[in-house]
Amino acid sequence: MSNRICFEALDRTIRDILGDVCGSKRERNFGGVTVVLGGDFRQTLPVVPGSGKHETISASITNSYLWNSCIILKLTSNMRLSRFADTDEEKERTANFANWLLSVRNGAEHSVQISNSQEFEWIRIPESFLIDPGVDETKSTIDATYPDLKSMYMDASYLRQRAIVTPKNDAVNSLNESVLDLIPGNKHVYLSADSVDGSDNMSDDLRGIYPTEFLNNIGGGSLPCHRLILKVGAPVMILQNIDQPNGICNGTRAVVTALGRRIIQVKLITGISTNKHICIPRILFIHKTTAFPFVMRRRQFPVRLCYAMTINKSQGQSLDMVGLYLLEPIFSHGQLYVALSRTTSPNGLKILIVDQDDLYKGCTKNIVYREIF
Ligand SMILES: Nc1ncnc2c1ncn2[C@@H]1O[C@H](COP(=O)(O)OP(=O)(O)OP(=O)(O)O)[C@@H](O)[C@H]1O
Repeated sequence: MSNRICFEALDRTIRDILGDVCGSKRERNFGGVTVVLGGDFRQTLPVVPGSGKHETISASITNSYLWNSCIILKLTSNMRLSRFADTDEEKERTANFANWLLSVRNGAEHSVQISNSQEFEWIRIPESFLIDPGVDETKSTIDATYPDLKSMYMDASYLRQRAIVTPKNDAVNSLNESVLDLIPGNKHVYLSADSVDGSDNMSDDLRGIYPTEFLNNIGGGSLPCHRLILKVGAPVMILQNIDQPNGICNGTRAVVTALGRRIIQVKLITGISTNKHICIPRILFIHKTTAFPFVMRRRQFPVRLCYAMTINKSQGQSLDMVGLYLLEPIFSHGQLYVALSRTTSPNGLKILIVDQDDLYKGCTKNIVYREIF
C-alpha cells in the first residue's frame, strides 16, 4: 500500500492542472475527478523505514484529509480460493479455510499465551499445515514446496505455481541459493557496477568513507543484488517496470532461458505476456535512502531469483503451493495474513515454524493494528 503522501501529491497535481482550466476545481479533491482506489488495510501497510506502529498508521490513507470524501465499497468473496473447490467436501474445507483466514486477518483468531513473551498476539497453526523441520529446516521447506525439483526444475507452470515466502531478505537470499544449488547447470555470476551519484564532485574524504566494497554490500528493497548468481531454468522476478503495457513490470516472474555476457534471455511466466521470450540488458538503478547521505547508482540486471521471496514482495501473487518459512516470526501488521492468503487452496499451504527454545510449538505471531480499520 502506498504512503498517503503519494495520494496527496496526486490530489494537489490534479487540482493544479484542472484549476487552470476552471478555478472551482482547485477547491475539490482530485479536482472533482472520480478516482478509484483499491486496497486492503488488513494486508501490509506503507513501509516507513525505521518507524514504529504510530508512523505506519499515520502514513496510511485513512489518516489523510482525502479519506473523509471516500465512499467505501467492500468485496466479500474470496475468489482466489473459490475457483478450485469442486466436490462438496472440498467446498466445505475451503470455506473453513477461508473463515480461518478471515479470523487471522481481523486479529480475531484465538490467541495463545506464550511464556516469556509480553506479546499476546500468538496463534496456533492447525497441524495439517505444519512442515516437520526434521534435521534440516531449509531442506524440509524446499522439499515441501518444490517436490520433484530435479525432474521439474525447467517446467514453467511448475515454477509459476509455487514459491517459498518468508519475512526477511536474508532468509530469502539463503533459500534462493540453496534451491539453485539443487538444480543442474552452470552458475553464471554477474557483478554490478556501483558508484555514488555525482562522485566526480565528492571530496576524497567522502570517497574514502564510502568505498566500492561498502556500496556493494548495500541491498534489499527493489535493488538487485551486487552479486547475482543465475542458472538456465531458474525463476526470477523482474524488479522494474520495463514495459508496463505489455505486462513486463516490477513483480512479473520469468524463467531464465539463456545467459550471455551482456544480456540475459527470459521467458515470462506471469502477466499478460506469459510465454513470451524477452532479452534484458543491465540497467541503471538510482537508490535513494535516508540511511545514507548520498544517492547510489547500481548498474545490474533488474532481476532477482524467486524460488523464495519476502512476504511483502509476494503481495498480489496467487500461488498453488506456498511454503511459509518462519525461521523467525513475522514483524509487522498484516504480514501473516498476506503470507497465508497467497494460496489458491488449503492443500497448497505448508508452514515451517522454527522454535529453537521449544517455547511456542506450532504457534506463531500475528500482528494486527486494529486502529487502522
Ligand atoms: N471475478 C472473478 N472471477 C474469477 N476469478 C477471480 C475473480 N476476481 C479475482 N479472481 C481471481 O482471484 C485471484 C485474486 O485476484 P486479485 O489478485 O485481483 O485480487 P487481490 O484483491 O488483488 O488479491 P490480494 O490483494 O490478496 O493479492 C486471482 O487469481 C484472480 O484471477
